[in-house]
Amino acid sequence: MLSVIVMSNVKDMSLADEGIRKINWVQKHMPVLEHIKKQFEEEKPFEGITIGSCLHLEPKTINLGLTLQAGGAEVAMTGCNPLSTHDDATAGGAALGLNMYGWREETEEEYYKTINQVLDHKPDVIIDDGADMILVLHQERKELLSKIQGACEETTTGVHRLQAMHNDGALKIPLIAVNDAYTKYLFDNRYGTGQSTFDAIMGTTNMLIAGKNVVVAGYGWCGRGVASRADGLGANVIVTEVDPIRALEARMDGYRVMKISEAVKHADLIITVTGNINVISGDDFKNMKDGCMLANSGHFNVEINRPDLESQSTSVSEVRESIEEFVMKDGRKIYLLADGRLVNLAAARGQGHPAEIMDLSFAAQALSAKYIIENDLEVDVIKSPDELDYEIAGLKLKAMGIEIDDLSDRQKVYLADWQEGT
Ligand SMILES: NC(=O)c1ccc[n+]([C@@H]2O[C@H](COP(=O)([O-])OP(=O)(O)OC[C@H]3O[C@@H](n4cnc5c(N)ncnc54)[C@H](O)[C@@H]3O)[C@@H](O)[C@H]2O)c1
Ligand SMILES: N[C@@H](CCSC[C@H]1O[C@@H](n2cnc3c(=O)[nH]cnc32)[C@H](O)[C@@H]1O)C(=O)O
Repeated sequence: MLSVIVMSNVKDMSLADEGIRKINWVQKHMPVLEHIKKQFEEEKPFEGITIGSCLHLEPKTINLGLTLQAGGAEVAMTGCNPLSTHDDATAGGAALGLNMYGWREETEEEYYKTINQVLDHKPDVIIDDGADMILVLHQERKELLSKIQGACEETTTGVHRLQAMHNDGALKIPLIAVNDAYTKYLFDNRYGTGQSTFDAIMGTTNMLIAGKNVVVAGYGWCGRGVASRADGLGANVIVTEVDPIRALEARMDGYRVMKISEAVKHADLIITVTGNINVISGDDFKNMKDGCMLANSGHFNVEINRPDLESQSTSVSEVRESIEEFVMKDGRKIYLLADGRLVNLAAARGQGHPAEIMDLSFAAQALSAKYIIENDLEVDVIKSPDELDYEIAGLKLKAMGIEIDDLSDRQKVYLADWQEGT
């Protein structure tokens, strides 16, 4: 085991060898990031630069940290969810020279303490997931703002929060919305969330999906992935939406669409993926069938209103790892997975997205961080540049052994022309 002295605050360094084994495994399935790592080793774009991150800490994320380190960066990492950290991966990362902070099942106080410990490294670039670190930076650590060259945001809700902050004139640093890269949301949000949500739900419950009524709340990029995987597993899928266009799309994709107040009556399993608050609340719990399972794969733990559920129940107990049973006043039992936090990462069995998917998302993060260092960006919320997207997609296709056609000169002329008709 390589031993490097770093600042770290992890659960148990004796887990480092197991963590490194898992990091080695995902590296084999992240060819684009490995390619970028080699480029970074040669070019050293981050020499003298410190990068602080607030991302789900598991082996694939450590591999992003190692990629940035290969480019010469000092890297400090903490988790973006109190339940999603893998303690073997953080020990492995620390043994490999990354400054790691955080452990699974942090209290809220510990969660913010470890964010501050990363900020103590005085980063030049921040990579955030959900915007918690960027908020702490702006509210409590303003003295660090002038050193920051820019930040990257990983997820939809984080981008929404930061756009709202910018609209209020409160954002003080350039922000690349990595979530909005094609190679991120079209794959991570859709295929990643689709697969990893069911991976976690099935691993946690040992339940069959075929023949069940599965309600998917929200038909955005994540919802599409979750609905299509539920369909593939043989479920009867019901979609709920607030956006008429997306509701129409869900209907024409073959799913039943109805209000949540009606959908809860049919549901065996409900999965929220909206990024919104109180998507399931109040009377919704009264109308659920006995045995209904609730899981969230969207943002934070507010999509399912847990206090409302608690107030209608007579007892709550953990009946299996990451499954709480709420006994309702009329005797029905309702099950909440992973405390209503995003189930694919916060359930004890949650492994997050597949490595091949995070390969794309983290390639977008690594190249966006380099873009920040190489460009003098203005304070704004910026979509990650298209040329990075095309570079990543090209590298992924190459790694998959897939070739595509090039436009001929005649085709280029034709596409640029307005005079050629029938
Ligand atoms: N679990 C994961 O690993 C993972 C991955 C990516 C994104 N996310 C998170 O998942 C959430 C969804 O992301 P997305 O990219 O699909 O966003 P999106 O904006 O594409 O889709 C969200 C959809 O939810 C709908 N919606 C909002 N309020 C609703 C309500 N009350 N009832 C029903 N539908 C409602 C919106 O109309 C929209 O169509 C975000 O919070 C995002 O940060 C999680
Ligand atoms: N911090 C918030 C934000 C939502 S996380 C959603 C993001 O997690 C990311 N994600 C999903 N799976 C993995 C993984 O395995 N490793 C690291 N990040 C992941 C994914 O890119 C997505 O945009 C919260 O915990 O509720």
